[in-house]
Amino acid sequence: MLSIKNLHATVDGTPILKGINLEIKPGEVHAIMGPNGSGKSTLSQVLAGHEAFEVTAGQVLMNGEDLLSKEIEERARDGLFLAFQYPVEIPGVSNIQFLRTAVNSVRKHRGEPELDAVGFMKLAKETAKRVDLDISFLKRGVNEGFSGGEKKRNEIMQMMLLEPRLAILDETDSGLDIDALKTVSEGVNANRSPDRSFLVVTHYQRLLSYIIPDYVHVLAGGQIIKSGGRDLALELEDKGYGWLGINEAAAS
Ligand SMILES: Nc1ncnc2c1ncn2[C@@H]1O[C@H](COP(=O)(O)OP(=O)(O)OP(=O)(O)O)[C@@H](O)[C@H]1O
Repeated sequence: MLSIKNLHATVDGTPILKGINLEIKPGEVHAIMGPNGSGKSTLSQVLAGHEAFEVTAGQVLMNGEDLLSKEIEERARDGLFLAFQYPVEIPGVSNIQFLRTAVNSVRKHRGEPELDAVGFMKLAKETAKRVDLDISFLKRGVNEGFSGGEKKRNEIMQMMLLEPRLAILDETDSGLDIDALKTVSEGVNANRSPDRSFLVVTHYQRLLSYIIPDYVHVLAGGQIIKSGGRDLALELEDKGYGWLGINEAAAS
């Protein structure tokens, strides 16, 4: 599904990613943990194609194709989805309009029939219900005035509608209350399938007790310095990052 080899990336000339290697097979859920500023969001953004980051070395294949040579839109159409750490507001564009355009663009690319306004509204209402989001949010501007938790639920609703091949969730648990955390996790779990993979960036083991990962990786200083099973997340919760030779101050 995703193969990252020796990925290096800079922002404004400063190296952030310093040789990332990661293989994600279809159906797998990988969690990335690590201290603040270690490069987790940068990795998510580089995969999604954010132009602020320059890839200086390495290769990323998604479904066997060179991901890095593709435009952002192409990556999304090919099934890459990024749920942002800080979802952006798009005032003036209604959520439903935005979602329908995005979903139909993906459907068209896959050779599937586009959904008309009525059909899409029905689907969107059902999906909103699954993430406990009132249907009034469909009519509002994208994320406009949404609370932190509502934005995250909205991101998961988008993901469910877009049916990606690879979903990257960048700190989707931050700002969620306990009920929202469960709802969002259930949404993710309901979307797990043998041909869909997830890369879940989180600071907290708590999320990973709901979304059980196949692998957990520690990203520090722009490199994956340790990988393990879900027990690694428990160990990190217990011991912090110091035992891995990472400066505790940087991990706070
Ligand atoms: N646009 C940017 N301009 C300058 N520096 C940046 C930019 N984006 C990221 N960085 C720097 O890159 C480093 C890695 O940031 P990144 O957001 O990837 O870390 P993170 O591991 O996701 O951190 P956190 O856990 O705090 O969210 C940080 O030192 C950050 O300041």
